[in-house]
Amino acid sequence: MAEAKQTHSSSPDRKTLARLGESVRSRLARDPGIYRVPVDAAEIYAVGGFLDAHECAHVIRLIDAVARPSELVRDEAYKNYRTSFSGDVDQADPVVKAIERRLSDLIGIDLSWGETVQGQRYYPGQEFKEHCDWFDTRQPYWEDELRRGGQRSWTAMVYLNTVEEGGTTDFPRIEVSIPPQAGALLLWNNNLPDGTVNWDTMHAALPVVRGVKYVITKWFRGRPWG
Ligand SMILES: O=C(O)CCC(=O)C(=O)O
Ligand SMILES: [Fe+2]
Repeated sequence: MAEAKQTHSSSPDRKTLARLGESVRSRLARDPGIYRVPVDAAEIYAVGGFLDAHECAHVIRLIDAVARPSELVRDEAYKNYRTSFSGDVDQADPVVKAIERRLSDLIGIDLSWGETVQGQRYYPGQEFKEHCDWFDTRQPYWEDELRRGGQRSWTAMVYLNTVEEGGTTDFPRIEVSIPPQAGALLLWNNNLPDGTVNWDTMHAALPVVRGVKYVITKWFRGRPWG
C-alpha cells in the first residue's frame, strides 16, 4: 500500500460517499450516547455497551465455530500482515441479525449496503498490521469491488471481550489508541468529508500480549453490496 494520493477521478463514488459521510455524521451528532474521538483528521466514534454480556458470549462461540487463519488474498506481499483467525459468522443467527439491525438503526445505512459480518480472533502475538479499510482503486481487485458496491464508506467494529494486555486498535497517524472493551462499538468514516479516501484512518490491531481478543466487523459500502 505504497502511498500516492488517489485522485478524485479514481473515486467514482465520491459524491455518494460525501453524502453518506454527512448523513451518518449528523445522525450520530444527535445521539448523546455516542462519543466522538476528539481528533479532526478522521471521524471516529465509540459507543459503550453496544452489546450486552450474553450477546458477546454468544458471538464469541460463533467465531470459534468458523475461525480459520486469515488470508489477505488480495495481495501476496501482505501475507503476514494479518495473523489473526477470521471467518464469516452465521448470518442467519438471530443474535447476529439483531446486532446488525441495531447497527443499521444507529447509523442509518441500510444493511444491504454492508458486507457480511466477519469475526476475528487474536491469540497472543497475533495482530493485523497497519492498513486502511478503503480499497485502493489502483489495484487489480478494484474492478470487482467497483461492481459489487464500490468503495467502503463506514467501518463498524465491536469488541466482544476485554483483553488482559495488548490488542489495542491504533491509528498511528492521529495518535489514537483504543483499548478493547467488551461490548463497545467503534465506528469510523473511511473517507474525508469530500468523499475521497482518508489516509488518516490508517490503523492496526496491535499484537495481543495476554489473553485472547475477539471482534466482529461490518464494512459498509457506498452503494448496495454484492
Ligand atoms: O481488530 C482490530 O482492532 C482491528 C481490525 C481491523 O482493522 C480490520 O478487521 O479491518
Ligand atoms: Fe481494518
